[in-house]
Amino acid sequence: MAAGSVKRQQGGRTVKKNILVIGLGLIGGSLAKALMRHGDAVIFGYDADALTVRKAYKMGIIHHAALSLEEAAAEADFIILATPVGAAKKLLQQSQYWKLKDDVIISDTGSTKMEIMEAAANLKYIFIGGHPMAGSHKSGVEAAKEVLFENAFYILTPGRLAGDAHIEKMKELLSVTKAKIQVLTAKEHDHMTSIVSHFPHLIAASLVHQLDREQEYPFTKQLAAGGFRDITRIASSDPTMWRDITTQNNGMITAQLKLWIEEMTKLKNLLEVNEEEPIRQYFEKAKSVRDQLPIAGHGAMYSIFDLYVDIPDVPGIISELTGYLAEAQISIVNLRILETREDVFGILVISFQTAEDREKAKQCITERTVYDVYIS
Ligand SMILES: NC(=O)C1=CN([C@@H]2O[C@H](COP(=O)(O)OP(=O)(O)OC[C@H]3O[C@@H](n4cnc5c(N)ncnc54)[C@H](O)[C@@H]3O)[C@@H](O)[C@H]2O)C=CC1
Ligand SMILES: O=C(O)C(=O)Cc1ccc(O)cc1
Repeated sequence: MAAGSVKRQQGGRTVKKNILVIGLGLIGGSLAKALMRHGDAVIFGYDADALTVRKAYKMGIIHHAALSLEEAAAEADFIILATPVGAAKKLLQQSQYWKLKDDVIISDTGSTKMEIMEAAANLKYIFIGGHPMAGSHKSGVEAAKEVLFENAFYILTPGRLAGDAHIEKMKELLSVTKAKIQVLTAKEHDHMTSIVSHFPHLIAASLVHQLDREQEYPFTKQLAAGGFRDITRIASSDPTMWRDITTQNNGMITAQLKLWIEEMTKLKNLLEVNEEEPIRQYFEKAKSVRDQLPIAGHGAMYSIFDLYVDIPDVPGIISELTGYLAEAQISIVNLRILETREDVFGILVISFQTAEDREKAKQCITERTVYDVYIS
């Protein structure tokens, strides 16, 4: 499985592009898997963790395991850094000393863009920052999914040397992900993601800390169901990844924290006065803004398509349903049970990457079971 030589164009034959993915976790692995669909790409994978590279090769996510980073980089037409953003910055600094093809395009998948673009600013190569706006709280190559980026936004932040033709090349490469490509400046990106992704992560983590502080009734944790679990799911994400995001986009996130403190002060005043109508209006406004957000698949940042199934509380029910879906070759992104009282039916929420998969699953479950199936 050593890095092999790659076919190049000879007398009008198809050019195979060498793509080097550095960091083969959830995002790098998913990207490599999707890029495998690209008929003209040969995927090389590298990871600081040798076991991860071996797994990626065995899983068929990459064509070749790059044993030497610099050698694989020297042969690459595209290099994609999919490591945590702290490591990506260091790799960009190191890459100044690598001998690369003159027309190589370097990109990344990091959740932050301003510091990454700064680290790439002095490179003599084309750099186009990237951020696929889809993922999960899981990490590692085992969680990689070919369809992870379908219908999600994929932000590109072109560097100083990147012209329209380079951006088009990058878009062409990424077209296999079926993501919606959007070009932004790094500042626009970091501002927007601080609001809809980075700061919400801190809120989720802080809610979990608040629960952990509860001493009086230890049973409280057992009651942490439905809403609490939904709102704090992302607190289960990789701490190193979020450390790096928080330190790199620190200014924007701190600005959001200040606004949050203002919002909480407003809320505190509202609660101290404790009048019914202003409190109702506070929830009314939030509901109206939330209900008008673009729906998944039509402009939302993360496209997850949920299907609800009313199931009885009997052993084996979940494996029965997932078995039907597996037989029909429908991929599931996530499964959870909306916790209800033990004596009533539960609601199984099955998440899919695409609306088509959800529709197929709805038909499959309706045909094969007597359970009620509905969307939202
Ligand atoms: N997890 C998510 O939902 C999303 C993450 N991102 C961004 O994508 C990047 C990767 O995230 P994940 O795939 O979730 O992380 P991950 O933890 O699943 O994978 C990261 C991989 O990078 C490897 N790595 C770390 N340092 C390295 C180095 N110096 N050289 C080579 N390999 C190295 C690790 O061994 C690991 O296999 C991060 O920058 C993150 O901010 C972007 C969108 C969504
Ligand atoms: O799991 C979720 O809902 C996420 O928010 C995943 C995620 C994490 C980091 C990103 O930069 C983009 C998406």
